[in-house]
Amino acid sequence: MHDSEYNPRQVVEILSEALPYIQRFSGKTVVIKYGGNAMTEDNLIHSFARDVVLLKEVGLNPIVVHGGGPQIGQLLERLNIESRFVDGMRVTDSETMDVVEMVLGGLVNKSIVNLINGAGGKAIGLTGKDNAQIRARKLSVQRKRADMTASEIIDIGHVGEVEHISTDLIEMLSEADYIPVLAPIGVDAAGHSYNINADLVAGRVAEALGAEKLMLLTNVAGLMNQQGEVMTGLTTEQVDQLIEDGVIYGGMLPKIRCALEAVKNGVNSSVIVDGRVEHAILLEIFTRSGVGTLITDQTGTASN
Ligand SMILES: Nc1ncnc2c1ncn2[C@@H]1O[C@H](COP(=O)(O)OP(=O)(O)O)[C@@H](O)[C@H]1O
Ligand SMILES: CC(=O)N[C@@H](CCC(=O)OP(=O)(O)O)C(=O)O
Repeated sequence: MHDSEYNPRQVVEILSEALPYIQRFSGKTVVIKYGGNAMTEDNLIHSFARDVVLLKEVGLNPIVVHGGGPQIGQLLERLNIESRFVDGMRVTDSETMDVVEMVLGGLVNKSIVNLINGAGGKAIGLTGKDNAQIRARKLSVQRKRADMTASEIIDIGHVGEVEHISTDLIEMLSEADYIPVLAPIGVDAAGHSYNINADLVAGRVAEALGAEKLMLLTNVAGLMNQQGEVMTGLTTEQVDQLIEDGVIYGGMLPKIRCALEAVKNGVNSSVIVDGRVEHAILLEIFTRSGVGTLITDQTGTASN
């Protein structure tokens, strides 16, 4: 148990204030993407695990999809293999794919499972290969040539995009009180592995489950403009313009695209959340504050 700095009166008031949010989200599915960059500090990792367990205990269905880009990068560096990215996607040759599978499916997945279990939850770790639940195909990346005259297809190796998500195993576990923790590794019909950006997997899992909310935890306050201010309530057209202007780049590209896509495909809201804030998940679900970049189908009307 933790010693609380609040007096009992404050504790019950806070609990009582959470009631409408608990009622609103009860029985609803929330897909939480836990980015590798948000997994850095010990206190944050533990507050993440406690938040996930609390959601489950008060009747929500949290599903965790994790990344681990920096952790893959660290092992590649130790092995003297260079990391290269195109539009936020890791160029993945066969050797790199082995490392990706080991780090995501092994190290990172099991450490998150361990943390949630340590906080009193019942977490089960899976990759997209279990039950072939993340069916993938090779991602084809198109880019403008340097002279801007035409586009060319770039081969970035064993990088996949989601073809189909099977939800039966995730739903079965969730209904039986477990918390599924998914690593973003996909598989094709021939059994080949694919490295998939974790944001893309989280978005597609949220869509397939008809989730209430997609939460993308990262290491920034949200999607920022040129002045460093957090933007919210954006449309696809505005985002395309920001990409063209060079304001959105790197890892934020797949993140914002999948946040928009998920909402277009039936998820009630997507939010890019600052994972560096302690209890970011609870702040987002149970209070009016804590909103990073929120995207709903009625853009601009930001409220959780
Ligand atoms: N407009 C933007 N607003 C905020 N972050 C941005 C923007 N454009 C690019 N980024 C970059 O995107 C990063 C988040 O993506 P990424 O590193 O893939 O995080 P994660 O590991 O959490 O998925 C930020 O740390 C930042 O460097
Ligand atoms: C294709 C691709 O880029 N895959 C990612 C998968 C992990 C990931 O997405 O991790 P974060 O969420 O921590 O960035 C990678 O290899 O880094």
